Amino acid sequence: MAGAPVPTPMPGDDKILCIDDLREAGSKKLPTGARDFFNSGSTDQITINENSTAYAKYRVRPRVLVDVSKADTSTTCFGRRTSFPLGVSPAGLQAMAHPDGELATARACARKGVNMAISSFANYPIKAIRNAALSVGPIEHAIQLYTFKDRDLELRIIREAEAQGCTAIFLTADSPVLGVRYNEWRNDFRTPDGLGFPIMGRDSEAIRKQTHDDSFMALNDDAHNWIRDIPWLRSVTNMEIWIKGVLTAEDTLKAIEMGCDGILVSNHGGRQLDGVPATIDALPECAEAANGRIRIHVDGGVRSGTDIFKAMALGAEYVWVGRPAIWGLAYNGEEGVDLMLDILYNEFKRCMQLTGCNSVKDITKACLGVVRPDGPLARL
Ligand SMILES: Cc1cc2nc3c(=O)[nH]c(=O)nc-3n(C[C@H](O)[C@H](O)[C@H](O)COP(=O)(O)O)c2cc1C
Ligand SMILES: O=C(O)C(=O)c1ccccc1
Repeated sequence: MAGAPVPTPMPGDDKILCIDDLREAGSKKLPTGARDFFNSGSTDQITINENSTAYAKYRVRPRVLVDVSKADTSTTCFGRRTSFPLGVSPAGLQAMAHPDGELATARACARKGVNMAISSFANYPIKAIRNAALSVGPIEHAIQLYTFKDRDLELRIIREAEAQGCTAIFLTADSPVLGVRYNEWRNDFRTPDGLGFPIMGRDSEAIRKQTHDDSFMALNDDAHNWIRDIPWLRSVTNMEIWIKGVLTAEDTLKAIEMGCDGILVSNHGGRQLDGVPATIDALPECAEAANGRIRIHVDGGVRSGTDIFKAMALGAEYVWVGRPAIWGLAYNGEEGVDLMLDILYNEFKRCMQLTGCNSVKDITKACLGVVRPDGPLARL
């Protein structure tokens, strides 16, 4: 991404200057069932809310009078240089936000030079998503997998992802069953007519007809485990293997022991078990346990460039966002996702410059402090 694009207001609409504006404008365009499905967390909404608010306890410690005229926001993810340390997390059903769904997200990510993960429950095939992105620019894709009962289905998805040039697997490990989602029950949420799940192949139509909960339970295997699943994945593919949904030092060590390539510290955007910690609060213990032996990414509640900066200072190499892309799609399709990425890029770059960081390597623990009641800022 050249220069720092200042987000421009879209014609005929309110000014969209930050992710909160985008959330509001995008959400307004959605019917209740879709809006609640996208925006809600599970049970009491504690974790989803804390994912964002937990960032506020950290303060940035800026270094002044540093020449930041050539600050470089770029970094590497899955072996490719990206414009800044941000990717779009796997989220299913993007065509419910905008008819172009994952195709629009893919084009926007490629245009803005960031990576993307494809949900197993995408509404477009892997090939179409890859091609849409590659028609715009270079990009790396991760394919997200659940632990399906049907190993042949899992393998078919893996083979297709390989054939289309995906680089990594995100194995979603936080979902042996679905979280308790009152919104879906209250609204009797169903996949809208006309939307399919082509990556899921012959299961697509059955999924569409059932509730989210029923189809998830029918497909997913709650007996999955480290010992059986990771060696199996390793034996069938050369793609990188990342565990999505790690929140503890113990599981970080397990991922290292099993030879995984990385972990994505995630609580599924607060949609699985409510009451688990905010990801920014789980990240330090994972980073400490890893001690540089495994790569660490994070998602959940990231809503500003300064949030990305804080996550990196606390030990993440790369940061992912889920709902901000959905809100961009709902607001204005591909252009809405472009706008979301522009906002976060611009804020992140300015945060680096205003703290005296010239490269992402300069973003360290020393850049943050934490506010304690009635005390001075505490160093980390
Ligand atoms: C509507 C929606 C659908 C999602 N679908 C999936 C999915 O299919 N697979 C998965 O691993 N995570 C899924 N997630 C979780 C995201 O990958 C990601 O962890 C989460 O959205 C990050 O939090 P954020 O939305 O606050 O950025 C979904 C999240 C949302 C909001
Ligand atoms: O709702 C989710 O969080 C999720 O993971 C999902 C799974 C299947 C289809 C759509 C979303």
